[in-house]
Amino acid sequence: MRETVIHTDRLTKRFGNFTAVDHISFDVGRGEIFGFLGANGAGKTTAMRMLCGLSRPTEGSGSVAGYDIATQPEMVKRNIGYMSQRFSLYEDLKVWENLRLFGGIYGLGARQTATKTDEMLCRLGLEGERDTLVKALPLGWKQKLAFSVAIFHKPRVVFLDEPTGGVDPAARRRFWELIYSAADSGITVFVTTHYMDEAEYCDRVSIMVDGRIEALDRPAALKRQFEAPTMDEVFRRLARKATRQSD
Ligand SMILES: Nc1ncnc2c1ncn2[C@@H]1O[C@H](COP(=O)(O)OP(=O)(O)OP(=O)(O)O)[C@@H](O)[C@H]1O
Repeated sequence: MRETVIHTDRLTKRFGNFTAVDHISFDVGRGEIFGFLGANGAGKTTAMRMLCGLSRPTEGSGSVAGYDIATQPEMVKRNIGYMSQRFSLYEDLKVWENLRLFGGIYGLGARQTATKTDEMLCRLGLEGERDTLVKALPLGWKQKLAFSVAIFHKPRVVFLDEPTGGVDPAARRRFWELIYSAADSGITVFVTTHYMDEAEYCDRVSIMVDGRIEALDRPAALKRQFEAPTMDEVFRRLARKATRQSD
């Protein structure tokens, strides 16, 4: 049995008398790739914010990397990486300036940041783009760079909020090579996505409907359980039950 890195027990968030996340319980192991799916408004972002130590649970409990999300949020933040469409790289800085900035934020020294920058650009095939402004890079390259920055400090867990929005399946596939290699190195990957090809790539997938987890298993097991040929069909059958409107 692998070490548990994310644990939740009836984790709940209410805004007034509206329950955005409703008693969710699950465990994620070290090096596991865990897909966190749900229709718009299902409660994924709210749950992820609690797991990142950014929002206090109303009820229930959770731990990430061994730290309590309600009482030790600063320790949680120190042991995770985070990437989303909205927050990733500074567009008006050059590639190397972004890496220097994030190295500093993560507490790496100047020399270590310089060495890791060289290694990373080489691994991504971006050596020639060191002095390029991030805004001039193609979206797929930006996403790969943002992911590499999110794991720059070797966190125990990386949270990815729709990391590949707007790119084609081939670019998504290339992005996922980086996810696999991070997971192989022992980093736990917690990823939300609306792309069902990505759901197929996860070790396990949970599907949220109206704040609750309605299904959680390996993609192959979910397809058997719902007698559906694809994850797309599994998702549609569950999402059909949703009563909540998206924003
Ligand atoms: N601060 C808040 N105050 C009140 N309601 C909120 C707040 N944050 C989120 N909600 C509501 O909680 C529900 C869940 O929202 P959340 O953003 O977690 O969903 P999601 O699954 O991440 O959706 P999406 O895929 O669209 O990002 C929505 O109905 C949303 O309007």
